[in-house]
Amino acid sequence: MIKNPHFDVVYGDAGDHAYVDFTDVDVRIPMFVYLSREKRPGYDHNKKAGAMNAMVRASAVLSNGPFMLNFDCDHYVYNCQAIREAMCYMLDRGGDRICYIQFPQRFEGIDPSDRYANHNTVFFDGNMRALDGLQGPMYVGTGCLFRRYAIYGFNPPRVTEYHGVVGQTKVPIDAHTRSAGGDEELRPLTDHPDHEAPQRFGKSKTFVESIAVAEYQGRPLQDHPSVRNGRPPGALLMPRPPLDAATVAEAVSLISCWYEDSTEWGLRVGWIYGSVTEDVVTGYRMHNRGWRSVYCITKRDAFRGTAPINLTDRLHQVLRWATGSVEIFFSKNNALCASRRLMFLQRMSYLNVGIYPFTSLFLIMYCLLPALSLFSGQFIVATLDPTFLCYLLLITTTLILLCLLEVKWSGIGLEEWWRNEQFWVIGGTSAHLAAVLQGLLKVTAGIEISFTLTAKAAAEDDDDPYAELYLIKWTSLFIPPLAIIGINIIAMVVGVSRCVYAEIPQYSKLLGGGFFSFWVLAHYYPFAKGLMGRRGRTPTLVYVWAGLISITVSLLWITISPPDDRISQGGIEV
Ligand SMILES: O=c1ccn([C@@H]2O[C@H](COP(=O)(O)OP(=O)(O)O[C@H]3O[C@H](CO)[C@@H](O)[C@H](O)[C@H]3O)[C@@H](O)[C@H]2O)c(=O)[nH]1
Ligand SMILES: [Mn+2]
Repeated sequence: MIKNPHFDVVYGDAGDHAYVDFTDVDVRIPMFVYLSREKRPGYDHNKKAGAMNAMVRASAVLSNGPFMLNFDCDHYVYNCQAIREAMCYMLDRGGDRICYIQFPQRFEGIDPSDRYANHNTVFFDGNMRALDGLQGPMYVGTGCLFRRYAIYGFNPPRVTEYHGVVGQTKVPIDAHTRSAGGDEELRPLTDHPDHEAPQRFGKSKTFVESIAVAEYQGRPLQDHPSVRNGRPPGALLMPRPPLDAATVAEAVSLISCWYEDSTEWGLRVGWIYGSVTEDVVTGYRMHNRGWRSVYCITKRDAFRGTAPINLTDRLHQVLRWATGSVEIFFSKNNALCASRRLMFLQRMSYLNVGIYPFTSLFLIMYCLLPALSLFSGQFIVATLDPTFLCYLLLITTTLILLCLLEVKWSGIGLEEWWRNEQFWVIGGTSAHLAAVLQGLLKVTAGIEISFTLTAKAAAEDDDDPYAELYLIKWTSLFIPPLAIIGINIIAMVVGVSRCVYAEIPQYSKLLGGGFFSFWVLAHYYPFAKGLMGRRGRTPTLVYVWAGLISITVSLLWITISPPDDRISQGGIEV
């Protein structure tokens, strides 16, 4: 429907049904345009980022809305008032420096116990909320309202720079008061020499002309002296001229596959190419220029989407995110190279985004350490002396305090928190590890990683809406967690038998090692449950793997410390 809605409000008819009365309802239908960018062999379509950029350009000539809402194909609007709430931030005082308003991702169709932490509550109600106080949350790909002008790679009208080791000195910089000869990027848009446009935005004149309009219309309302870089009210109420054939033809040329050739689309303009987590990178670039963002949690969920609820798809999703993070770590988007416009803690947080998959290496060691101590009969430390116990107490208290903070402050339940912890360990020892390996492959050998779409829920089963949950598709991502579970179980058996058959049973050592081993296993409970499938339908594959791993480990253990050795020495020494 490439037709602008009528300018005047059009009210509906009473109709002949008692309940459906449209007399008070504005029945105008907004302009609706379906777009599909051109894909052609020989041209990299750049996945989602490419699709978004085509859409941004075409919409600039079709409607040129100063604000844009972006969704994934698996999300939809759940609260029609949400956009209005976001607009309040954009149009109010301080709105001139806001690049986007991010809403939390909420999901539907997830099993009630949320076995694989699909709701991601610690992230969406804890971390993102905290980031809101550090100049803004990250962009997470969907449910986000953008200022069109910020997408184009321009700088905000004013920024704050943080100088000093921990960014303790604030330096405000106002683009309008600076001389044109200053920072090239900071010059106001009107100063931008036009000849630059083809290299930057491509050859479309109509598109380049639309930029200044979008910038002006997107400014906050100048209804109070404290509003900076505002505009008088009414700029958005101007009737739009109807679209003619020439404009539509222009839009079509803007979504052709060659349009971006030798332009800066995907490099500095629009959604950034070359990462499987283009969302984080795109948001980071904006923050790096000094834009701020806002996290908007509405009472009624703003938008909702679906998520993969079976173990395999979930792990693959986490794998893709972690791979994106590793890519960020090895790219110029690493927060170590961030500009001074990032706050110190914000930089730390972006640094964490790039680093977290690497924690898998340590996590795996931690998961194997208790088993090692049970196998060897040596506890993690030589003796349970007060120093060790003090350390243990300190770490445990920190952990509990962190948990309390997250639970109390973000309002999530203890159970949800525990699910998140469990999935962190499961994902950490499988997907994160694979991501680190994949990322290293890409950096060192240049082997590319493909963007596999997150599997969407299959047709619903009438008997069981969560039938998806029990689906098991074998993936090599299962190997490390299976190995850790197997090794820990065997270690427990070995530890107990060693203690029982020993002349002088050392229960404290057993208790120490056993406790930590159990702690590790508790984290893997959802994983194990997932592998069991529906009750009574355990796939044979699981038994085969479990058997294989236990035999290997037993053999390994026998070679390292023969059993007769153990009996004669009373299980104290190896
Ligand atoms: O060639 C492509 C591939 C993807 N998409 C879109 O990108 C989204 C990708 O997300 P999905 O497969 O649903 O993966 P999720 O893991 O659910 O997505 C999260 O993580 C992605 C980054 O890995 C972000 O792009 C998403 O916005 C964010 O919701 C899809 O919904 C599509 O709308 C395209 O338009 N074209
Ligand atoms: Mn999705």
